[in-house]
Amino acid sequence: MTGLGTPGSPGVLLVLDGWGHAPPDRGNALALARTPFLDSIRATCPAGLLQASGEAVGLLPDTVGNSETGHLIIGAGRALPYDSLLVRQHIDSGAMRGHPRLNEMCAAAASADRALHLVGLCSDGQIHSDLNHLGVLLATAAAHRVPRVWVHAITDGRDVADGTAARYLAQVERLMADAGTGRLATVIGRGYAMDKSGRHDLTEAAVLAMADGRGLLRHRLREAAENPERGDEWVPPSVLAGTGDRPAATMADQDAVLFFNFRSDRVRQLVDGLADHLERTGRKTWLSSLAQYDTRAEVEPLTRRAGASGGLADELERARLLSVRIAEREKFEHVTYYLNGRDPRPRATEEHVRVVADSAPDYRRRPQMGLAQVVDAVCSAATRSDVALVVANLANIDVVGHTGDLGATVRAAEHTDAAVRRIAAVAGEQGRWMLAVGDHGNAEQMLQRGPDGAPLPYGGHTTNPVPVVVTGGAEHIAGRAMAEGGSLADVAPTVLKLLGREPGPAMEGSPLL
Ligand SMILES: O=C(O)[C@@H](CO)OP(=O)(O)O
Ligand SMILES: [Mn+2]
Ligand SMILES: [Mn+2]
Repeated sequence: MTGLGTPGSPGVLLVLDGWGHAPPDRGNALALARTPFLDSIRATCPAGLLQASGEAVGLLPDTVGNSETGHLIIGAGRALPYDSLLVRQHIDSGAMRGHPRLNEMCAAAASADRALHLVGLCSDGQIHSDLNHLGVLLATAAAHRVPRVWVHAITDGRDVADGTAARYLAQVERLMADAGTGRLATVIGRGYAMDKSGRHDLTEAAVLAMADGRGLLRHRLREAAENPERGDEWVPPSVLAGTGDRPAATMADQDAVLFFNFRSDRVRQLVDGLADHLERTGRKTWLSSLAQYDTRAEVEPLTRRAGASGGLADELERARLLSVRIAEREKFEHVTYYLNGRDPRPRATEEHVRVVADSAPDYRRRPQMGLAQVVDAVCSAATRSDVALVVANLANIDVVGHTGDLGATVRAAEHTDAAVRRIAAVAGEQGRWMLAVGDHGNAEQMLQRGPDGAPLPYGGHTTNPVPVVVTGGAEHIAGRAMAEGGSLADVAPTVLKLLGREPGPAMEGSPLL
């Protein structure tokens, strides 16, 4: 890239996905792993812990962090109210119950004797959805006497402990009983309904179950979630049996469909797939969602997302500083789209490198994933004098952490330690500083107490703080202590300062050094 501004001092920003901090214990994969390099830099270089969950990053209090929020806030340099918080505020203020679009959909369904379909992840994991948001939707439908209200329940096992799906379905049934309306139409694992890896065959299976009732017919649908063979995440698409062994519910022309996940990335394939299928089969339906989606299909959101401009991407563009963004496919959107504040606009000051590991790995057997390719790409960008900032996400710790397999996650952490060592060495040779930070916790807590107090495997996120550490760069940094009590909102101001720039005017975080 020619004509770009010369950086104050170039650097590398590494997001170690799922890298949280907790005291050593038998469920802390990061403490059990041999990570001599990460241990040494955290002991000898400016280092600290940052808040990456709850209100500090724009989430509801005591809510675990997540990759979207983590990268949004790292990029924005300020806490932004996340979609889950905006939906909760809308419900608590009464605005959701009185929402014109929600009432219009319900009134239309009632007057035309049509059905309302409520589709979403049924747990209280608060990363993609919150089951408790269903209550106001059911109450509004009941108030309008919508003749048929169907709930298409997606089972979790990833944001919450596995083996809990039946418990959450019982909660759905209580919500429907309280509202006096609603019946379960389908029960489908999130592995099918919320795939985002391009496995359209999985999406299709979910679409056909929800739209056409094609799936495992069950007279008692909750059974589908009781001890599923492959866990809650992989409950096979199951549909409620009606009379004569036909499905009780299908989606008909003029029905209304409302998606209650507030996070877009894992419902995008489902929504677009369903919209295409309904259109192809001549069914015109109302499509709406609790929060704004990034879908191809026109889906009317009941709440709009907060703006996130003025972040790191805008400041780098303003200073004409080139950044190279690198990640495996699982986290590529995070170091580009989310870090840029959900702004898809291509920029001359950015190059994007999407690494696709050579096979669809069973992460437990390949805890290193495509790390070697990511490290190669980071090191090659770091040797370029026109690159002010290399930004990379090392996905292993989180992606393998989600398997709930402690041993595999220990190995993922050890691979990540070696990767960071190599990147820091090349950065040092090139006179670059390196800032490594987690985006939320995961691997530091791989066990969770079950209802009977016994430890259960847990692959979800945590509310723990995340480590941050800076190596190399100008002498004055090496000896500096890092400010205490920071959050992810302080990362962008710190990066800009290390690059020799002031924090952006829209940023509310402050440099940690
Ligand atoms: O996999 C996902 O979609 C979520 C967990 O549900 O994790 P992350 O926020 O790290 O993407
Ligand atoms: Mn993450
Ligand atoms: Mn995750």
